[in-house]
Amino acid sequence: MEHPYKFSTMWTTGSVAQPEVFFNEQGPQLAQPQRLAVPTQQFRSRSLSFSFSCNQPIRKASAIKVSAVASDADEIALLEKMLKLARERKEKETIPATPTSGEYDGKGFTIKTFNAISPVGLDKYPRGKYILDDVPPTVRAIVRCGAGTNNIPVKEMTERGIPVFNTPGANANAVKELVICGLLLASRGIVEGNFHVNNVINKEENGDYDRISKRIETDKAMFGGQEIQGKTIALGLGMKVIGYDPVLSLEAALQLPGDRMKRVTELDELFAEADYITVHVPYIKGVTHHLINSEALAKCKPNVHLLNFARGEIIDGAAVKSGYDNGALTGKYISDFSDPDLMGHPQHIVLPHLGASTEEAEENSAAMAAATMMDFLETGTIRNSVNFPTTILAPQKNSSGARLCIVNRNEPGALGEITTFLGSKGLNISQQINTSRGDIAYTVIDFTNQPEDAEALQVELAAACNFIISLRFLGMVFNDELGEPGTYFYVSWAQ
Ligand SMILES: NC(=O)C1=CN([C@@H]2O[C@H](COP(=O)(O)OP(=O)(O)OC[C@H]3O[C@@H](n4cnc5c(N)ncnc54)[C@H](O)[C@@H]3O)[C@@H](O)[C@H]2O)C=CC1
Ligand SMILES: O=C(O)C(=O)COP(=O)(O)O
Repeated sequence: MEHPYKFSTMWTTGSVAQPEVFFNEQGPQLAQPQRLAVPTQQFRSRSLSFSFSCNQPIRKASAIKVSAVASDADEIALLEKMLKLARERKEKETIPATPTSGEYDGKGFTIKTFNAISPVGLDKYPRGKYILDDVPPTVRAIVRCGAGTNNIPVKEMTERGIPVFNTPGANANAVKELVICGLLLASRGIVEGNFHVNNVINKEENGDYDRISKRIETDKAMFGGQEIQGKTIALGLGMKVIGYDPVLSLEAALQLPGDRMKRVTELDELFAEADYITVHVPYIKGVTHHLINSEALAKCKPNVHLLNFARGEIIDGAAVKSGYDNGALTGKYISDFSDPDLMGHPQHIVLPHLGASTEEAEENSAAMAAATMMDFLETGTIRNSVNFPTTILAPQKNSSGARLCIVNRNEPGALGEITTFLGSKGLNISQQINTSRGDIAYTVIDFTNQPEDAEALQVELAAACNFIISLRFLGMVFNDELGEPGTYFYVSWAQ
């Protein structure tokens, strides 16, 4: 059954009047095609924000309706599920033939894609009728309803000064449950036994109940397994838990039952000792890509079971397959990501991408995403961002409510130049916070007095400080007068 909260993953932009767009495996079908002007960049542009789900395939035969969410936005942009899957598709012959291409002078749509979607998909859009474009310049913030942000071009967004948020921990409990299930799927012949009963015994015994029950009993010997060592799942099961996380945050570290688990600083130590290895790291090209490869596998116990509910590319499937085929590895590989090299392999149990597919996880993620985005839009607060520094400036009593949020390149002396300029305009700073992360610095400044012309102030400030990427003036933020969020949103690169 299709989960009610799932979205899909391509996105489309257009004016408010744009009709609904439906996507399914065959691509978009337009309800009432009409031409869409790509909005020209405006000084005053409303903030657009998106929330979206993962990089998984649209379930077969599921047509997903995408419609406008904001009634008065300049442009509508929705991101759907599943971008990179198309790239992974090797069976081109199963893909329906490319529809007509060529000139189209009727009304059209602009299709925005986030990551490198395969040309197999992009070629489906008749040129002229569709304009293929990247993230629109009106986007001001992105939130991922989930943990992994590998389907968002984070680096590019950082360069544009756009914060990308996620919802860490909101779906972790759901993943944990599936991992526990994975431990048992690895150690006991559950899936194989069920397959055998349904597809072998029931057929061979021709529906004869007595014979079927006897066969179930005798054939069970084929599916014996081992108990998970220890008496109490993972720590709860009494397993000895070994953790490796070279960049563990203090906050996360404090939540760990440190006395009950062993933390190692070298992966090799974990490889040598573990009977089950479960990966829960973000997928980062060049960092966690093939974290478990042939060298790592050579250091593991031959009967090690691998659990991957993080991202498929973290484990090198070809290396695992070779270990299975040459007998060096006798364990199983359980995952909610399919692997091109292991498809159909008897030691690979692959589930749909179900790790976070519980009602609780999806509701938690959606609620956290909405709160995070509202906080950012209304107060400039940054929390749960994967590219911006955490920045929270609490309101002051008797504040004038005038707040300026500045994103700039992290250069020496930048803050001094900003405050000097503001002083020269007669603005008195009541409080401020300045944070940085990598190449990005973020400053939130509250004034005791309201600037006369917030718009002009931004233009002049940006002109005076060329390291500024974007500026946003928030009105009476703490007095229930939000003004128009995003009204004064100045983006230097779009001028
Ligand atoms: N199967 C599913 O439905 C789900 C999959 N995921 C995937 O699992 C990943 C982890 O999710 P969470 O545990 O919730 O995220 P998290 O952010 O709570 O934890 C990730 C941990 O990985 C650590 N880390 C970062 N780089 C590392 C490296 N190079 N080596 C070792 N550790 C490293 C971090 O310090 C952090 O503690 C996500 O990025 C996502 O790709 C997450 C949720 C659901
Ligand atoms: O949170 C994540 O990273 C996930 O993989 C969950 O994916 P989903 O939101 O179920 O598409």
